[in-house]
Amino acid sequence: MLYVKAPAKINLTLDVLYKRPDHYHEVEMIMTTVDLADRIGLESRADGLIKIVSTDNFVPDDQRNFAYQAAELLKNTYGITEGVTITIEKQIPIAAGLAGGSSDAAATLRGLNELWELNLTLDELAEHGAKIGSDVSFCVYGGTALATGRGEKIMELPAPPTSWVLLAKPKIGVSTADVYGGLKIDGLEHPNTKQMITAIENNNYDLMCKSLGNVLETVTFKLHPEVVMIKEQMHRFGADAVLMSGSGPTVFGLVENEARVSRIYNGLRGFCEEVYVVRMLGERNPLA
Ligand SMILES: C[C@](O)(CO)[C@H](O)COP(=O)(O)OP(=O)(O)OC[C@H]1O[C@@H](n2ccc(N)nc2=O)[C@H](O)[C@@H]1O
Ligand SMILES: Nc1ncnc2c1ncn2[C@@H]1O[C@H](COP(=O)(O)OP(=O)(O)OP(=O)(O)O)[C@@H](O)[C@H]1O
Repeated sequence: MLYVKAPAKINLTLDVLYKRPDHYHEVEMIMTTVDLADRIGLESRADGLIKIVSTDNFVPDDQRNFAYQAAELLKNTYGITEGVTITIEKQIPIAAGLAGGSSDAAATLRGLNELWELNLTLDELAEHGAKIGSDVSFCVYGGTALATGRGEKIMELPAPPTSWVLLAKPKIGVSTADVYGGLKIDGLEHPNTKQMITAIENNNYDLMCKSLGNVLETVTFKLHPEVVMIKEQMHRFGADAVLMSGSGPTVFGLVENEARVSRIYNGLRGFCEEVYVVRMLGERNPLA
């Protein structure tokens, strides 16, 4: 069995520029991976089938699974006759804004590249990833990047200033399509993406905190007021800066002072079941 890590991502910035004729939105966002990860196991099978086995009953076990789609894509493109059993040990909450499904697909692409000896580069795997979902290309590389286009054009950035990251996931799932669908672009307060890049390049923690921004908050906050409440609580308990990740509902807080992390964690656990303390990974994913 070949094991591959599939880390979650958070969006340090998420800006939408305009709606495109293909119904996607042109975005500009800075993403980074954190050390909350699913574990993907890949085992070759002689019958040519793709099978999904998961520890989580909410993970689809058929074509709807992004990891299945990744395996099918490589199998069809490169005429692979053998099959694969994909085991998904789920740690990343589902429909949370943390790109769990996208990262599973990306890890499957990286792992099958090894298992099926395809010798594809990360760039080639990322190109395949974009056919599965907008976040999959970024997840193939991991690390930190500026993503443009519909999210599939990736420009690598250095690791952000180190800090603790608290993730709090309210007990609701959010549909990314619904959130983009509800977005009113006129009058949006856009995050300063350039300033965030400067903060990262100069390892400036305070400027990174000041530059966080996500235009999708406007939509998700209206749909789910509990997300606003969690954001306020995280501020109140002492996080340096707080933002919703992706289309939500997960909220993350940046905390520089280690002594403060457990205080915020314990405070949040009082009214939110799913709270995680993680670090940004900084580094890009190994090929597999
Ligand atoms: C919110 C983010 O997670 C931020 O990283 C991404 O922008 C969404 O990435 P994703 O979940 O991989 O999205 P996809 O699976 O490609 O698309 C789901 C749906 O979201 C909407 N969508 C997605 C990406 C984009 N740039 N514009 C969109 O309008 C579309 O309605 C699309 O049908
Ligand atoms: N491997 C997978 N793990 C989890 N969900 C999956 C997977 N494959 C497909 N899905 C489907 O994808 C949907 C979105 O789940 P996912 O956890 O990827 O959302 P997300 O973290 O909000 O993604 P993003 O941040 O990329 O928008 C779920 O409703 C689920 O049915």
